[in-house]
This record gives sequence, C-alpha cells and structure tokens, in this order.
Amino acid sequence: MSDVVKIGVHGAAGRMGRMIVKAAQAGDLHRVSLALDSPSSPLLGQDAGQLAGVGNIDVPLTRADEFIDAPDVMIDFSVPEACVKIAKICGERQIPLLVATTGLTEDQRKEVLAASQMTALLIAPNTSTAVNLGMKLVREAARALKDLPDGVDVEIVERHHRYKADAPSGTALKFGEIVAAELGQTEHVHGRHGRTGQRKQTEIGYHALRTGDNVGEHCIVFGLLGETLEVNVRGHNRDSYAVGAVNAACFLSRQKPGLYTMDDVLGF
Ligand SMILES: NC(=O)C1=CN([C@@H]2O[C@H](COP(=O)(O)OP(=O)(O)OC[C@H]3O[C@@H](n4cnc5c(N)ncnc54)[C@H](OP(=O)(O)O)[C@@H]3O)[C@@H](O)[C@H]2O)C=CC1
Ligand SMILES: O=C(O)C1=N[C@H](C(=O)O)C[C@H](O)C1
Repeated sequence: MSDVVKIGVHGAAGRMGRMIVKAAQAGDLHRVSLALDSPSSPLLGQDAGQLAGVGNIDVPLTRADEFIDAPDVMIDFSVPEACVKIAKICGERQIPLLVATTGLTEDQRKEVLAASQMTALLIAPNTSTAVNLGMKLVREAARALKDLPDGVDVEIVERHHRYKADAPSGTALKFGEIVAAELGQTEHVHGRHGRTGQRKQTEIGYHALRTGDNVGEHCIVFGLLGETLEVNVRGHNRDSYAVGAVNAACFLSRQKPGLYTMDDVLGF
C-alpha cells in the first residue's frame, strides 16, 4: 500500500487553498488527491495544479458537495458555512480533518467539534510554527505576570490584508483565550471609541488593522507600570501556514478519532 498521504483540499481555489495544493505537491510524502470548492465556483473543472501554478496534476476542481473518492485527510481553508458542511461529511465518512477556516460562530464551532467523535479533528486558527510557539510564550508571560501588585494590561493588535472577511483574526481570539485563561480576564473589548472611562483590569483589548496584502501579523502587548513586554509574530508570506497545515494533516492521517491541537503536531 502506498505510504504517500492523499490530501483533500477544501477551498482549493482560494488564496490559501492554492498554497496548500502547492505545498502538498512538494516532496514525495504527500500528494493532492481531491480539490474541492464552492458549487458556484466558475473554476470548477479546472486542474487544481494549474490553479496553484504548479502545472497539471490531473485533479480537477470539484464541487464540495459531490465527491466520491475519500482522501486520507482533508484540509479546510474555506468559509464558515462550508466548513460546517465538510466537517459533517468528514465525520460521517471518518476522514481526518484539519479545520483552518476562522470566523465561525460558537454554534458553528460546536457543529464542527462533533466530528471528533468519529474521526481525527484539529481546529487550528493558525498553522504557522512561529505563531504556535508565540502562543506558548504568551501563556508563559501571562502566567508570570498574573499576580503583579499593579496588574498587567493585555491588548492584542493584529494586521491583515484588505480581503480578510472576519475580525478580529481567529489567531487573535486564540491568543486572547490563552491570556484570559491565565489572568482570569472576563471582558473581551473589541476596539474603543468615545468616553470609555478608565480601562478595567478585567479587560483584554483587540484591535484589527486591514491594509494592503499583509499575510498576518500579531502583537500581544503586556502593559505594566513603567515598562511594556510585546510578543510579535509576523508572516512574510503564506508559506508558513501552508507547510504547517500539510504537516498537521499528515499527522492527523495517522491518528485515531479525537480532538488534536497544533501542540500535539509540533511536540510543544
Ligand atoms: N489556520 C491558518 O493558519 C490560516 C487560516 N486562514 C483562514 O482560512 C480561510 C480562507 O482564507 P483565504 O484562503 O484567504 O480565503 P479565500 O476567500 O481566498 O478562500 C476561501 C475559498 O473557499 C471557497 N468557498 C466559498 N464557499 C464555499 C463552499 N460552499 N464550499 C467550498 N468552498 C467554498 C471560496 O470560493 P469562492 O471564492 O468562489 O467563494 C474560496 O475559494 C479564512 O477563514 C482565513 O481566516 C487563512 C490563512 C492561514
Ligand atoms: O485570513 C488570513 O489571511 C489569516 N487568517 C487566520 C486568522 O484569522 O487567524 C490566520 C492568519 O492570521 C491569516
């Protein structure tokens, strides 16, 4: 039996989907066997490799609601509504699934999570190694600063390209979740405007910049009296997300049903 991991890409014609196709075709450990996209995509039928700029790979872009042959693992970089649908299919067909799509509502996230009862599932708002290491550093910083007599103010600034549809980023929300768990913050404040009054100690602030073609930057600010600590991660291009996603997918393809994290993949 071939050891080459057959990868399905959901959202394959998108900015990230094309990067995933390119990364999945590199080397000899994995290959794209399925490329799915919107049933209304004008690109249906076109070769996924051609769309990704890597030449013909004999994998046509196919409607996400009409695929027969199951891959060894599915990678989802799509939109929330489609993510929920593919998670249901992958759960029912026991296809391991990496969910990278962000902007899901709490109800949508719960629907996706149900798939982990039947197959291996990893929900990763960010598949970059540097970002996930940054999350580890932020957890340590919050843990170290949580009992300061004068307190610590945490604000998260994220920067993304003008095309991004959700705000703040899923990565920023995950950073906030990590900080809140350590500091016990309960109020997530998105932007500020008007006479807000003094900042409360229970707040975490989020600020989203949308400019140009920024592929993703996150700065977690720990404000103390007299000094500031910042953890900053900046993407140069989308390669870090794509390589991280393909590595995570190959990890998932070997796992039993259950919920996994990027820390499991990276060994952090
Ligand atoms: N976890 C991570 O590391 C990262 C996560 N992301 C996240 O990935 C997601 C995608 O980002 P990006 O690639 O920039 O976005 P794009 O909009 O470029 O890609 C989304 C793709 O999904 C397709 N799509 C829309 N509706 C459906 C459907 N019903 N079924 C299947 N496919 C559908 C879109 O097709 P169409 O254009 O025709 O609508 C498009 O091809 C975002 O949520 C983003 O936040 C991004 C980078 C890194
Ligand atoms: O939309 C993007 O581009 C990105 N989205 C993800 C998020 O919302 O965290 C990950 C990365 O920051 C790029």
